[in-house]
Amino acid sequence: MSFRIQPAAPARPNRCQLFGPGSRPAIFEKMAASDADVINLDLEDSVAPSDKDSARENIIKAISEVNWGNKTLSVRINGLDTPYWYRDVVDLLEQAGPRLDQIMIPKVGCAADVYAVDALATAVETAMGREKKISFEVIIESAAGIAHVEEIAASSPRLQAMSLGAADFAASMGMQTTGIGGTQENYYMQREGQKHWSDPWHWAQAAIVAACRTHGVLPVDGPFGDFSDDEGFRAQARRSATLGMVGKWAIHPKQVALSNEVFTPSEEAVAEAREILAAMDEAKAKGEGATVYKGRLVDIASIKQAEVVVRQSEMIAGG
Ligand SMILES: CC(=O)SCCNC(=O)CCNC(=O)[C@H](O)C(C)(C)COP(=O)(O)OP(=O)(O)OC[C@H]1O[C@@H](n2cnc3c(N)ncnc32)[C@H](O)[C@@H]1OP(=O)(O)O
Ligand SMILES: O=CC(=O)O
Ligand SMILES: [Mg+2]
Repeated sequence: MSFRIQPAAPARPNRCQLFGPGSRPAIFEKMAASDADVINLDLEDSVAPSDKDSARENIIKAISEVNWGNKTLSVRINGLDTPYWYRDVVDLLEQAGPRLDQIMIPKVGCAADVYAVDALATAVETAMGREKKISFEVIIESAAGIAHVEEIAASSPRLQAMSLGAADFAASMGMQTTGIGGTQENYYMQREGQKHWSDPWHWAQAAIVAACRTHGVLPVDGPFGDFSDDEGFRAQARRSATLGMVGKWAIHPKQVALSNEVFTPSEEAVAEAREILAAMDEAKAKGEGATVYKGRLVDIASIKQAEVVVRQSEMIAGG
């Protein structure tokens, strides 16, 4: 470990972020009643330009009128390349009330993008005497975003989470696909007449996880567009969880249970992690740094691995 201790990410459940367009207020109560840990009311790409103003009004009204329980409540504002974003920030912070927890900034390309929103948010909060500071989450969904991912992860103390946005990312990178996340038909290795599919999102996810873990931010996998493909969603989510991501978006309510299932450590995994901790306690009592558990090596690094699983499970149970 470096002399600098790795900062902990926010200790709150973030297994599933359920999205819904701000222009569709009829679904807000259903979103609030869902099992998602985070709600993302959208002002950006699921809202037509002609509906931006009314969507903003719908969201501001719903933030105080709907019972969101103990969910993290976030609004995705419009990108900094649009004429809408400053009005989104100003109106939300002036009018939405204290229940709003977070603003999601899409298409972030460099740390200065976050700085700009931070400066505006700070000015409005100060002017309004808003006691609860709004937190931020960002989407990495462009070539610039992934190229500058580490400076973005370090950009603001407000930053709590960072998602990979597979749709815009694919477009920005010039990827030949219209699928949102998951297996891509043409991304395969060929061996002895057999196709073996690889994961085109892997490198970007790994870069996001490393940047997030370095700076104490929650890494999250973004949308999986084909909501009729449960097994495809599970496979994508399991790869993300294995890489260190803490959750995934749901762009349809049926994806919430799938995401919660994958990002909640199973009883078996938690039991095994506790057994490893017990085995290492025994080893330490005998002055040993390594021992054998079920025929395999466990050592002091295994304690840290097991603690990740146990901590995650305890945090979810407590959240
Ligand atoms: C690339 C990106 O940026 S992704 C993020 C932005 N995109 C979004 O926010 C899109 C979010 N999702 C949606 O808008 C919708 O789910 C759609 C358009 C995909 C599908 O909507 P529908 O055609 O209404 O879906 P469907 O008919 O299967 O809905 C089933 C039920 O779930 C409800 N529902 C649909 N979407 C949602 C949602 N996001 N949250 C909660 N409930 C929802 C419907 O109202 C319906 O309820 P009912 O059974 O009481 O009638
Ligand atoms: O905003 C999300 C995306 O995939 O694009
Ligand atoms: Mg996007």
